[in-house]
Amino acid sequence: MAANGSNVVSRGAVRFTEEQEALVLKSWAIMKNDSAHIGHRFFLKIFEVAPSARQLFSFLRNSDVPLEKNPKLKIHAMAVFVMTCEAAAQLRKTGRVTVRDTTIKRLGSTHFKNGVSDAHFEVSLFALLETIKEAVPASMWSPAMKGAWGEAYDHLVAAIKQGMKPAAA
Ligand code: HEM
Repeated sequence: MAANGSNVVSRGAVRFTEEQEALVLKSWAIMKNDSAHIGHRFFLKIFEVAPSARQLFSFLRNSDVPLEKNPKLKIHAMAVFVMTCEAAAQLRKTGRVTVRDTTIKRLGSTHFKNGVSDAHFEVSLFALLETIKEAVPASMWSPAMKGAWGEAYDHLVAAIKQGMKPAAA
């Protein structure tokens, strides 16, 4: 579902502008230089709001490795950022998130199997936007940047949720 319903133009295709894509990509270009730190902050925020979400990750259960040193958590954090950037580029080009069918089915089934709920995706959106806001220069952050990231994320998650439906598995 789109963060901004007014952008829906036809049968599921959305209007995502070049400016919106540029807002996502230019902020990511700054953040990716510090991806370990950014990924750590992102997950700290998720676990602050939803401490139980930690238990969803097999590699965090019974692990003594501090969060900031856990390579798998960093990989997951980067997957969220990078796939949201890719979603922004696809939305601008085609009006849709066009993750390969097999990838979306695997992502859907992994999240379904591990008990990831709508509430987790919402907390993760909140954490994503807060992390970006704190990571980019104050003069760069804007409601439009927030909206562009939020919209790309919402469409990506809608695709993952589609893959989570038992019929699509
Ligand atoms: C746009 C949002 C997200 C993206 C792009 C994403 C991406 C991924 C990817 C690429 C994997 C590895 C899948 C595989 O290899 O089969 C994964 C696994 C997983 N994700 Fe996400 N994810 C997202 C949101 C979330 C959220 C919000 C949560 C929960 C707070 C979550 C929890 C998990 C868990 C528990 C696993 C399995 C980890 C394990 O091996 O134990 N994901 N995700």
